[in-house]
Formats: sequence, C-alpha cells, structure tokens
Amino acid sequence: MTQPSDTEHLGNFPGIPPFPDDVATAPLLRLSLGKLLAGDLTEYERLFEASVDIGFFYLDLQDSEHGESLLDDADDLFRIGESLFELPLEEKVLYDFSKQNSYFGYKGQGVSVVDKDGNLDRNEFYNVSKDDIMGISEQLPAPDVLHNSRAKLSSFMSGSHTIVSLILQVLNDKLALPKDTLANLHRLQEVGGDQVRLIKAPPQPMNDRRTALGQHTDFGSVTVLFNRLGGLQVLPPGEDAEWVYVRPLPGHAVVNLGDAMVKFTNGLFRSNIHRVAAPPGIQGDSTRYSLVYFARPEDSVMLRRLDGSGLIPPLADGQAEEEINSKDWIIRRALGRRVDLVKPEDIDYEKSAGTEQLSRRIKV
Ligand SMILES: O=C(O)CCC(=O)C(=O)O
Ligand SMILES: [Fe+2]
Repeated sequence: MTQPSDTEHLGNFPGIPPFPDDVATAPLLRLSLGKLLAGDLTEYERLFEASVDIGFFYLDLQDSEHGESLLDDADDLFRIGESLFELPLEEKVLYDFSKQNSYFGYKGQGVSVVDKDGNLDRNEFYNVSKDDIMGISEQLPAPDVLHNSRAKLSSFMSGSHTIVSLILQVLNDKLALPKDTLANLHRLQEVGGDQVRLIKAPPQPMNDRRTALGQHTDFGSVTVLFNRLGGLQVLPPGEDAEWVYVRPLPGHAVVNLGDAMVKFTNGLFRSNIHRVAAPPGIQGDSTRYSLVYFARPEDSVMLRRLDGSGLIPPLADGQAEEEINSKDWIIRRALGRRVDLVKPEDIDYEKSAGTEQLSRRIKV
C-alpha cells in the first residue's frame, strides 16, 4: 500500500478550502483508469489486491478520454445538486417516496438513525433511479431541475456503469469465474437498484461536530464516489483500528465494493465500513456536497456465494446462507433505520446491518 503522504502532493480543489495535512488518512491504492482500460496486468493485480485488502481505492480518471468525460459530467452534477437542494423543503418533501417502500427520491435531514444511541443524521439525499433515467421503469415525479437534467444524468450513469463493468470484468478474470458471470448480474438495461445519489451536508455547529452519516457498508456491488470536501472516513480492518479520513483527490473517484461482492465471494472481497464525519479543519465551515453512483446487482439476483471459482472460499460446515435477493436486501438496509417509517423502539440496528462484522475480520 502507498503511504498517506503520497497523496498530499496531488493538490487541492480550486475554490475549496484545503484538506489539512495533519489528520490521519487512509493509505488507499491509487489505480489508473487508463491502465485498466489498456489491459495492464499489474493494474489488474492491484485492483484485486485492493478488493481483498480493504475494498476501497482511488481511481485516477485523468488519463483517459472516458475518465475525463465522466469528470466533466460530475462537475455538472455538482452544480445541479446545489440548485436542487436550494429548493424549499415543502417542495423537496413532495419527492420523498419512502412511504411507498421506495428508496428513490428525496430524504430529508434527520430521518435516519446514525448510531445505537439513536442520534440522527445530518444530511439530505436525493436518489435518482437508473431505471427511470434509462426508460426501463416508469418515470418518477421529479423537480424541474432534475427533469431538465435527464440527459446529463443518463450520461453520468452510463459512464459510471462502464467503469463498474470494467472493474467487474477484471475481478471476474482474477477470480477465474466463468466468462461474464459478474457482468451478467449487472446489465445496464435490466431492472435493478442502481442509482445516482446527490448529497448535501451543511456545516455543523462549531461545538457539536459529529457523524453526519452513520457507519455502514454499501448495499450493492461497486460504488463510484466523487468528493471535494473531506469528511468520509473508513475503519480499517482489525480489532484496534481507528477511523481515518479519505483525502479527496482532484481528478479521482473513490471506488468501493459493497455487500453484494462480499456475499458473492463469501468474504474474500471486503465491503469496508465507512461513515461521514464533519469535514476536518477549516473545511468544517463549508457546505459539503457529494455525488455517488451505486451499482447493484439486478433486482432478482440472489445474494449468495458464486460457484465456479477456486479462489472463493467454500461455505463453512453448517454455514447456511440467507435467501434474499438484491431488491429486498436494499429495501431492508435503506429503509430499516428511518425514524419516520419505523417506530424508534422498533428500529433493529442489527437487523438492518450489512456485512460490517464479516468485513472487519474480527471473530465474534
Ligand atoms: O458522502 C460521502 O462521501 C459518502 C456517502 C456514502 O457513503 C453513501 O451515501 O453511502
Ligand atoms: Fe456509503
């Protein structure tokens, strides 16, 4: 793994207060999209290593045309996100579809429990469905600012999905799974829970800066995240590990694996626990926006160990896998901690959990 200092010289984002150099950061591998696209075998190996070791890495998007165009789309969507969240709350709540058992649309601040003590979240989300934008499900009502940005959302979604497909193809290859096993579970034009998430977290009071988004693993397969301000933290594996920041790097996405990849590989790959804390240092005075593409298995895919690879550990004697498909898994995880849907005394923090314990590699 690289040392944290290796990323310091990569600079800061124009117009954004600098990320401090004196906080502990995660020494994530920095992979190159250009090299992956070119079939560089060393880069394939590094991707495999990152997937096994921590399940998080940086992806440099500056060395390929595809990456550059995704960065341009991301810039546009950051601007779109700012206008979206500026809408009055009365309008935004019209697009909260959670009561219809959907995780798409708007989520207001303070409706999710972030920890076992019942503290509430400090950010707003807007989740845009890939199927809606690609025209393979009905169009959900949406505010004008999003409705008028459908072409941009489509471009960002297919651009992100192409990167996810490449990552899945490389991992498929490294696992020696039958050809296209992973790709066939994540087809862009099939019904699934892929989504773009726009996030806004306002600056927190100086004397009360805490977790804005509670610790979790992502529910799906591969997440492509764009950050400008710090705040994202990961908990490295091991009993005595401490939370460390992921330093945002210009020109890079942060990519991480989710629960589905842990289940497919029976724990060989990691879906690392992460959370969003207040941005560090002077960044804490700014409003934090982020942009995410979540790739998930198609709705009907069962989340269980895949057959056909000698590298995926067998089930332990007596180990039974839960029978759950991708759609139900996501609903349970996404809505199970919402105080506006579930009575606070009924929130089962453990039941709505993902693969956290498995990924921490701590024996329980
Ligand atoms: O905003 C971020 O940096 C991370 C957000 C995140 O982890 C999520 O939405 O699952
Ligand atoms: Fe996440």
